Amino acid sequence: MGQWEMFLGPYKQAVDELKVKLKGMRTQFGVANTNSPIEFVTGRVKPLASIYEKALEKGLVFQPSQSLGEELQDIAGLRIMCQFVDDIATVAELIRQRQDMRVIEERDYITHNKPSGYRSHHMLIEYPVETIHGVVIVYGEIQIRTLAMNFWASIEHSLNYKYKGDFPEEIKLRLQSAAEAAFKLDEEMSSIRSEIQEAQVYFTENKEGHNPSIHTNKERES
Ligand SMILES: Nc1nc2c(ncn2[C@@H]2O[C@H](COP(=O)(O)OP(=O)(O)OP(=O)(O)O)[C@@H](O)[C@H]2O)c(=O)[nH]1
Ligand SMILES: Nc1ncnc2c1ncn2[C@@H]1O[C@H](COP(=O)(O)OP(=O)(O)OP(=O)(O)O)[C@@H](O)[C@H]1O
Repeated sequence: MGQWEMFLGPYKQAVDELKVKLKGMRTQFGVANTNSPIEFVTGRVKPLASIYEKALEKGLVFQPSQSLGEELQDIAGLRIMCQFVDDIATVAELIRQRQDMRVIEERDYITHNKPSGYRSHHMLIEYPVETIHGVVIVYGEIQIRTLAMNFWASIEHSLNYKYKGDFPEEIKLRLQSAAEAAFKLDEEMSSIRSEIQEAQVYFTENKEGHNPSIHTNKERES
């Protein structure tokens, strides 16, 4: 097995396990018949090319080593998407309460968005991975954001590939204004949150046939 493969093994395991655990939270809300604050979860191990670029940027030696794992704290990355801004605090609190990971740092880029317009809540965690050589503690980064924040960040991220972070002024301004529009959308949705959630419960119950008080016209006629 290559050195990189060995080094990245625990990170891959951490991402796989955390995806199952965080998706499990969503399922549990479903079983409890409560609106889930989690819409969906994604995760990735930082691609080697991206580790290389980041190491270069930070003046680190590009070698699979403990110090590289300590300096690049997003090698294991999870992302949780929520419907509403308020759900982000709910999810962050659920993560703080967990016994299987330790939150070591939080960054609130929602109240204090980045100059680019970027918004998300970041949690840096320590996560123990059980391996055949014993426990390995890895760092992981959990990004929590709304669907609108995620839409903006994915578009901006793909434009970054084109411009390598050096956006023309016009594009930079448009992106900042799009970020504000996305946040306005979040605020508008929050203001009709109870309406939306009632409709979602109604839809789910009907779809699953759980609500005995709802009948089709055909049933009523017969
Ligand atoms: N699309 C997008 N993503 C961002 C932006 N800023 C931060 N992120 C995401 O958040 C991660 C970590 O950002 P930070 O908390 O700023 O971490 P950092 O180490 O200070 O910054 P980086 O060196 O950019 O990773 C990045 O790797 C991205 O995934 C942004 O302006 N646009
Ligand atoms: N915490 C995360 N959870 C899930 N996906 C992520 C996370 N962080 C980044 N990604 C996604 O993984 C892909 C590649 O990651 P990469 O590390 O190159 O992105 P990045 O973290 O935004 O970059 P950078 O190293 O410049 O900060 C991108 O599509 C990115 O959106």
